[in-house]
Amino acid sequence: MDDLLSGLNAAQREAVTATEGYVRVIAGAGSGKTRALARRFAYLVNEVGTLPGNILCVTFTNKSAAEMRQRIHALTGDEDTGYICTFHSFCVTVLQEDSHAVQYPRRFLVLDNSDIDAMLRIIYEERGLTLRAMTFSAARDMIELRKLKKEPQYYLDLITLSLETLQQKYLQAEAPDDIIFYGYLYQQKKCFGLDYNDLLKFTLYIFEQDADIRLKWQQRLEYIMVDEFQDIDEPQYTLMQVLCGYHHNLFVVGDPDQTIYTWRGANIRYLLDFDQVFPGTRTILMMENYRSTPQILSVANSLIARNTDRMEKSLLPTLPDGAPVRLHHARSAADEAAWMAAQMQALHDGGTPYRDMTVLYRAHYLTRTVEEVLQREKIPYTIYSGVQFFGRAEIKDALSYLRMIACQDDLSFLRIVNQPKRNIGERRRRLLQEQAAQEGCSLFTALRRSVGTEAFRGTGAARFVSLIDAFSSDCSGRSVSEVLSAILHESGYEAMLRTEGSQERLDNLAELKQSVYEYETTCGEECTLEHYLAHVALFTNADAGDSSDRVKLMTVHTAKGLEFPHVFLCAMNEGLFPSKKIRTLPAMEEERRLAFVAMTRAEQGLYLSEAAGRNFDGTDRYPSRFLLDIDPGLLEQSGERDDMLLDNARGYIAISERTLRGSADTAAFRPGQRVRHSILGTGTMLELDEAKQAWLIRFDGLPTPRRISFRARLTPCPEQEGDTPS
Ligand SMILES: Nc1ncnc2c1ncn2[C@@H]1O[C@H](COP(=O)(O)OP(=O)(O)OP(=O)(O)O)[C@@H](O)[C@H]1O
Repeated sequence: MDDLLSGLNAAQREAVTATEGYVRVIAGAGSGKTRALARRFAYLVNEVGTLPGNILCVTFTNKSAAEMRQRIHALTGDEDTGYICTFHSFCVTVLQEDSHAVQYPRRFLVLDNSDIDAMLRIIYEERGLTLRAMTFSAARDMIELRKLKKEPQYYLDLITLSLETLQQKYLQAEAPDDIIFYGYLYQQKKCFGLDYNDLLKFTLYIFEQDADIRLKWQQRLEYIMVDEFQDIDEPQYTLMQVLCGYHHNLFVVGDPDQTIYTWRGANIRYLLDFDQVFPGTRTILMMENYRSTPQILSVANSLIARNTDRMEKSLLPTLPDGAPVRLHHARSAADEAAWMAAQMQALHDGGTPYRDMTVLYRAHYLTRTVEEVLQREKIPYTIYSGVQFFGRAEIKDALSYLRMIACQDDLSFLRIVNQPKRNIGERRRRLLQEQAAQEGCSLFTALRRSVGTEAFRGTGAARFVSLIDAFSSDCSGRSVSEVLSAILHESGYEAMLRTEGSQERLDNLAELKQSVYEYETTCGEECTLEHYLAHVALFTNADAGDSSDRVKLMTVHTAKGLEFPHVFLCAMNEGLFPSKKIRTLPAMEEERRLAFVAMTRAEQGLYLSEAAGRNFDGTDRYPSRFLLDIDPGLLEQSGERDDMLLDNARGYIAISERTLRGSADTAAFRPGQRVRHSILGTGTMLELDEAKQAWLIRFDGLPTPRRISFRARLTPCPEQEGDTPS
């Protein structure tokens, strides 16, 4: 027991040992909540004697789940690490066990964007839609919006309607939006495919409809812990509430200053109001920071103190003094990148490996100049992009082979049937599609029935069919990594890449095999082919490890929950960070929290930079308000500071803040309400125009209504008041 509690401070010990009831930990950045969570899990297993399979530990990303599993494995020595996963992965697990409750097979598919695109391609082709009408990415957004907001009950169509009825709905649809939406639902049902939204909806539906299944999971999960609770959204919250309904042991940990996903539905209130919803909640505060030097913490504290809608707290340093935080003002983006490269080179010369340096930025498009300079200076780097690795053609092909073995679905079939070339081109695929439609079977079955026919003479169809059949009947009992290596070899896929001389693609396949292997070893005995496939669809590039000595480049969102010895936070300019898309005060505060998350990733060195120059519209580029928020006494500044530019920047930021506050007031104004303008007098609010950031008001003393920018001062006035302009 001492081992488990050693190296923990008082608050962490309390978090570890308070096992019963509702517990909320409000933790600052770098205060060791991940450490506390892992120890708590181990404490439950080693000291309390809870079986790991009775604990659910929810993390924000698959990467943090994998890390948590490793930590816990090291602490407990137990092969079984219970349910350590994201909400989505947990839903996959529930559905693999209980999807029969909605008449779905255990072997349902988890769809990612490229699967959805493949379905869209079929729909567009069938119904003669063009990309000019709507791109795939716009169509995906439209579908998501419709599922989340406009038709939140859509999943009942998937669950209760027959395939034929769904097909009818699709064929009868006339408006492009409807064609795409119902076409997609039809395609989904056809292959029992579920996207991320469906995973939660289906799970919640099953729990709502089937009391026995609900109780089974409630009783199984004796202890539930949720990390990053500040970013939880409504369906996740509901799911968690349901799950803890029997044992009532719920432990949540979060940092209100690190909420960065409200744009995706996260709601900070779930953390702040937790004690009111769950009476008897014990709240533990963890504020001591073990990650960053006092210099870095002072800068981060100074920034976040500018947010008005926040719970006041400060990170307390525990580490000894380090180097000052640097801020560089560059004349251009190229100069800025050159400064960063020079700092990196100096660090490297001093013995710091490149892998200890990380460049963070608000949006991917900002990397171009940085990349150019790093390439010129021969500094090795790697970009973590979210889609880069798992979105690569060869990785998708390899996974499609695995999926063919497990599910023999049409999407995988179309992807690999002619990869490598088997002489089954467009024309033969069409034949198969017609036959499959007539006979109501899958494309693979259609091919199996056709191998002996004239149309498929001289093709590799027969070999392909027997390859897949052989693997399908013989894969249980073999590890996923073994199956993967064998199919890539026996299908001729790897040989094809070798003939093409695609060393990079072969390296990527090797990396995939390694990541499958790591997944298996951290997963215990559970890892069947279906299990792996259902979870891999949730992976992103951040989940593929990279141990080579390279500088890392990633967005701040990707860096959430991670820590790095040296952080370069670049492109800190108005319009970039904060992004020019920010229109409201709460959004600006979220943006500031994002900058706070970025800065608190740094352990020893924090390098901030910005570049003067011009925006796309020709206006001057100003330093970010977040840099001006920081007490200048805490920064060691370099480069050319242009005082006139700074003055202009301050003026610009003051106006912008006023506009944002005005837009905050919009919540208080309703159409029909009486308002007073300091110059134009009283009037009636007609309309709020968020896009133009303006109100439309009919003033009592003016003949026509006027648009007034949010930046103007407006006050509400009583209904009967009606004076003339002053
Ligand atoms: N009691 C402690 N004593 C010494 N070091 C600690 C202690 N607790 C945590 N640490 C170290 O502090 C660092 C931050 O811990 P951890 O990653 O658990 O923080 P976190 O709260 O999850 O951070 P964030 O919310 O910013 O992502 C880690 O390097 C960890 O090893």
